[in-house]
Amino acid sequence: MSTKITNKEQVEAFLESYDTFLFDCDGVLWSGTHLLPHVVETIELLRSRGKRLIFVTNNSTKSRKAYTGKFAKFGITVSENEIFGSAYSSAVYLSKVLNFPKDKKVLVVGEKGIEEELESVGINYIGGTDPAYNVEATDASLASLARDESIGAVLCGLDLHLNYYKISKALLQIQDPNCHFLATNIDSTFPSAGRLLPGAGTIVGTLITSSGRTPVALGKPSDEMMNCVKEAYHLDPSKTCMVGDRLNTDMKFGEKGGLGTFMVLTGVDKEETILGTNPLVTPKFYADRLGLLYELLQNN
Ligand SMILES: O=C(O)[C@H](O)[C@H](O)COP(=O)(O)O
Ligand SMILES: [Mg+2]
Repeated sequence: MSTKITNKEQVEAFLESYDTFLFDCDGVLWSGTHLLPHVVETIELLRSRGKRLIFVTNNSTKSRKAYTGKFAKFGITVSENEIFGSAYSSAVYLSKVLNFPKDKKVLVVGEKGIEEELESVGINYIGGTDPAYNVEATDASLASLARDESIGAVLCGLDLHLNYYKISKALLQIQDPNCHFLATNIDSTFPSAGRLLPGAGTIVGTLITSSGRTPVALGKPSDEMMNCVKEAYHLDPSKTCMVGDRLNTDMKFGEKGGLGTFMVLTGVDKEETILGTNPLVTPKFYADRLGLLYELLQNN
């Protein structure tokens, strides 16, 4: 059974239970460029109580560095090493797990976040935001496509500049079984300004359908990402809580990692999904929005 947090005593007991909070971003802190209510106050409250905060997002469009800028725009000070995104998780996987060779390149289907994190670990890449890949698909441009043997992996994430030419190039590469097929994350939708838009999973889906291959997915709820986060932050799972808006990524990630789970209803999944029959995951706690933690403590 999931406990809905609705009063001051429950907030105090909840905060007492954990000393580290892993925060999802889209749908929890903000929705696109719209900051959700009392997020700033809640983060300040947790910091004032000596809690450790780590921001674990599946959104690969921005690097850790770029995210410090997004937080700053909302008046929230967050350092780069408090952020762990799926773009970084993918870069770590390529460099540390696959030991990706220096003479090979990654073909990126995605945004600047992936490019910057690959640069941060010294991995060569092509594609991504390079205008040379934002080409109209004509008979001539498609005929010019050929497999490039210097490409050793295709890494796909949320690509806001998707086109047929880029997807065709990526498909030609992963038709070679020796070429790694990786995804930063496979979220089907992307919460933005209160609506659900196509997610990275929709983009990756075009390559899954056309290639018949399944990528290694490196965002939440993957073990690869949890192992990286646990190692990077020396987590004590019993004193750590995962805060998210999505059952099949955030809450699954927390549950698989042996962490506490707190879901907020400002993003992808709603109360009826949690309370319905056989929910995928039953969060330990939930609330209408993150800011309630602060608001309820203001009540006398
Ligand atoms: O499509 C995506 O990539 C996701 O919807 C999105 O980025 C999720 O980000 P998160 O909620 O993990 O911060
Ligand atoms: Mg989210």
